[in-house]
Amino acid sequence: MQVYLYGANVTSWKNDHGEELLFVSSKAVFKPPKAIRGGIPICFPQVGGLGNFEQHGFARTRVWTIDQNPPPLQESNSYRAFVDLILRPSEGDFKFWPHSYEFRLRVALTPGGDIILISRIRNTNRDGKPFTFTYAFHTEVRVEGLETMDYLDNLKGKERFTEQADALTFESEVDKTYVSTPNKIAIIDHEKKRTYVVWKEGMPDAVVWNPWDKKAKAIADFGDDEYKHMLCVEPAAIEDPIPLKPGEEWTGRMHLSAVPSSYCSGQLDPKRVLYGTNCCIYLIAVWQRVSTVSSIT
Ligand SMILES: O=P(O)(O)OC[C@H]1O[C@H](O)[C@H](O)[C@@H](O)[C@@H]1O
Repeated sequence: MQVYLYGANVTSWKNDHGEELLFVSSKAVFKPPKAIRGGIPICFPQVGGLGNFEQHGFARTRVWTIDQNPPPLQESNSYRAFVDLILRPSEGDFKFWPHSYEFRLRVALTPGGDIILISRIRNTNRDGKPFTFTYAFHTEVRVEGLETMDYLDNLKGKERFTEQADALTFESEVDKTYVSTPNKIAIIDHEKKRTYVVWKEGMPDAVVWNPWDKKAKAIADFGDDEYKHMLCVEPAAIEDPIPLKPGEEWTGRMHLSAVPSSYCSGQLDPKRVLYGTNCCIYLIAVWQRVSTVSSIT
């Protein structure tokens, strides 16, 4: 596993066979002002382009520091390998967002090779002011199991629809925010015969994005054909921004697991996939090479 201090982005995660499990564009730029195109970017304090911030907020374009002395977390028994990072506002940030906060991110690797990301965001304002924020993590795929979910179509002015298709397949650009989704999502990569299981807490929504061919060509740090190898599925808190009063802390958690799958279309038993693995997750955004996503209720 590799974590950049720039953006606190997990840019590499490999399985026992040394296969890379996260997507990073061949055109990714690993320095400001662009966020790293791929890995697990963190969208905070805003997801998307609305509001006062740059697209997806500033957390993904700041240099984080290692947190030597983080407050204890109750659940550290399931892993021993981890790093704690912290982001605090710099002087210049107050121009964009006049709030004090501490954003702690723990990136952990379990003995079985799963990733756990735990975000803790605390309001440290001394002037008594509350703030709200939205938050997300990214992933890539054909999607099944979200068919009855409501979503806001970001390509149609965030109009609300209910998913009707039997499964989400990608034949054109997609950019949807599914709202109030289950906390467990399985992503099946047919080609690689691999299933990713995401267990998220604290993030009720999920964004699904693939730029498809035209937009891919228009994105400078994205290869023309890379849309064929990725799908972005982002556990997120978007519809209802998270409110924090001074002294309050929000925790979001994502557990990401990759297991071999023998999935054939229509035969997915997500419960078996899920319970066959040992996972639980908190997340903002992950990018992966996958071909199916299934939400599990
Ligand atoms: O190019 P970026 O700022 O990294 O955003 C990439 C994509 O992220 C999300 O999935 C949004 O829903 C999309 O609207 C956006 O295009």
